[in-house]
Formats: sequence, C-alpha cells, structure tokens
Amino acid sequence: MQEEKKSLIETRDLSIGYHHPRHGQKVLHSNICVKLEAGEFACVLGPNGSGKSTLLQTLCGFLPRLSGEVCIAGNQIDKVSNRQMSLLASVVLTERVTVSNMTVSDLVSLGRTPYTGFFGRLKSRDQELVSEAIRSVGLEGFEERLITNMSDGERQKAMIAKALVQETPLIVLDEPTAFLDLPSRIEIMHLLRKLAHQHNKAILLSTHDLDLALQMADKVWLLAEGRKMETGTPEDLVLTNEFRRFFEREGILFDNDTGQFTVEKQKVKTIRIVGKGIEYKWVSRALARRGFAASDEPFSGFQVEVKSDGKREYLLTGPDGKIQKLRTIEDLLTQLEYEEATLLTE
Ligand SMILES: Nc1ncnc2c1ncn2[C@@H]1O[C@H](COP(=O)(O)OP(=O)(O)OP(=O)(O)O)[C@@H](O)[C@H]1O
Repeated sequence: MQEEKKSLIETRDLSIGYHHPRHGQKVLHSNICVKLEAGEFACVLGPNGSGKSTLLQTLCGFLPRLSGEVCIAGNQIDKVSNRQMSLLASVVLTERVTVSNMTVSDLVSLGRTPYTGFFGRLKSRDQELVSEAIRSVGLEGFEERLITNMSDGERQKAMIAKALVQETPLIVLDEPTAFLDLPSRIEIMHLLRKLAHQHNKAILLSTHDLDLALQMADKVWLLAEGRKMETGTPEDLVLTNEFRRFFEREGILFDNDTGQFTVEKQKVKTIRIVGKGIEYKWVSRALARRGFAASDEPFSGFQVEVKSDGKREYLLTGPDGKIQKLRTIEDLLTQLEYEEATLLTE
C-alpha cells in the first residue's frame, strides 16, 4: 500500500480576493481545492493580474481569505501562531529589501531567527547553514556586500538563501526568477526542485517562465481571470489543451508538440529548403520568422540550398531559375525580400 504523503498546504472551497471599503468584495477566484505535498515542486502560472500573488499571500496568511479553509501541515491557518508558521513555512515575496547597512550574511542569518530568537547569537551550525545557503545560490564571495549595493538578481538570490536557512518543510516564493538572467533562472529552478526531491520539501512558486515550469515542475497550478483554477502535471495540462486555453491569445499560439509559444504568421508562404544539420535548422527558423514554411516538395517558387560543409553558403534560386550565392542569413533574408518585391512589381 502506498504511504500517504504529508500535505503541507491544503485548501477547501477557498475564495481569494480583496475587500474594498467602498466597492465591497472583489472575488478573484473561488472554490479553490488544492493540495501541495511534501517532496512536490509546484509552479503557479497565469497571465499578469490573474491572481498568483494574491493566492500565494493568502495561502501563507499574509492576506485574509474571503471564505473557505487553508490548512498548513494539517493545521487550520488561523490556529497556527506566528512562531509555528516561521518553523513551517519560509516565504519569499517580490517586494524589495530596503534595509540599509545590512550585508548578505546579515540578511541570510535572519532566516535562522525562528531558532535563535531575534537577538540570538548564531551557533556554529547556524553559521555553516548560512555559508552553505549563500554558496548554493551562487553568492559565494558576496557575504560582506551590502544588500543595497547589489543588483536585483543578486538580492533575489540572497532572499532565496534566507528562505533556505530557515529549514522549513514548506517554501513559498513569489516570482523568484523575475530579475534573474536565463542561466541563473535555470540554476535556481534546479536548486528548488532538488530541495523538493532530495530533502522532501514542498515548494510552491509563481513564475512567468512557462517553458522552465513545463520542464521542471511536478505539478502546475493554472490561474486565469474568469476561469476555474486547473492543476495537474504539466504534461496532462498540455494534452488536455489547458495550456492552450489559459495562455493562447490573438496572434500567439501554444504548440502542444514543442511546448512553446509561437507568433502566429499572418500569411504562410512556402519555400523549398534543401540541406541538413544545424545550419538547416537556423535557416528554417529565420525563414519561418519571415512567414515562410519549409517544404520538401519540388517547387516552382523560391528554393534555398544550405551547404552543410562548414562553409556557410546559401544558394537562393528564384522562380526564374537564377541562382545567387549568399554568405549570411541576413544577406539571404534581404535578397529574398528584394526578389519577392521585384516579383510583385513585375
Ligand atoms: N490590494 C489590492 N486591492 C485590490 N485589488 C488588488 C490588490 N492587489 C492586487 N489587486 C488586483 O488583483 C488582481 C490580481 O493581482 P495579483 O497581483 O495577484 O496578480 P498576479 O497574477 O500576481 O499578477 P503579475 O503576474 O502581474 O504579478 C489584479 O487585478 C490586481 O489589480
């Protein structure tokens, strides 16, 4: 029999939103029934303004829920004291840290407060954890740097390190990758997933990195205005077309095959592309951007032959059979545009 997994977050008929003094209640989402278990790495995805931050803040008790229940590690959230909460959940929100005169080490050490008390001294194990966390987010060497003198991305990494040293079974992060460059985004997502899988933590984060979430999340929670929240493995949500329904909009298509978004072409023209290998792939991509779909059929229109002998040579054949040799993709696109325009004016 399968062992029942421990739920770190569980909601029943939860409604989230805001109370407005004059306009009454603004309900963003209702009837939310979700579960986040130990060892699970889950990503909340949704367009801007869909309610991701509101949901995360409500789950952590930073915002009051409108109705329904939120349980943290099996306890109703109203009955969890602040101290208990600090031992159960570490939370990284998006607001900037503005404390002056605080170094990276000072900030990360604050994550140990639930164990040491606010004025408590760090023991050697606390110090070790702080150093380890700083290392794991790639900030080694930044220990004595003032937080105010760091880039947004570096500061974000320090906040994640602070959450790590808190050693809680649940970590909630609102857009932790927002200010990071692509390698750092991948690194942080890997690190968080590893923590979930190897240290049995429940990790919930919101992100706009759809492709990274598709590749890495165990579960995805999809939010969009006016829609019922959907949850599941990324693959199920792709195969049931939920990703499409949540994210496609005019001019933007979600390709279920590749899991990527593409810009809808206004007009698809075909072009024969001959060749193979990486050069072929990038030429096809550049031509697709200009509205050309590759075709293998013998064709009476334009043809591009891609030499794959490392010489970087593109042979463009026009409908009249004239062949032109081009050295770069930029030249190829310019020539093709010129030839097309000439054809139209003839
Ligand atoms: N304090 C507030 N009072 C009233 N409405 C609010 C408040 N904060 C946010 N909202 C509204 O609630 C909706 C959801 O906002 P939220 O910040 O949760 O979205 P989000 O999905 O996190 O957006 P983003 O991806 O842009 O960060 C938005 O329409 C927003 O304007």
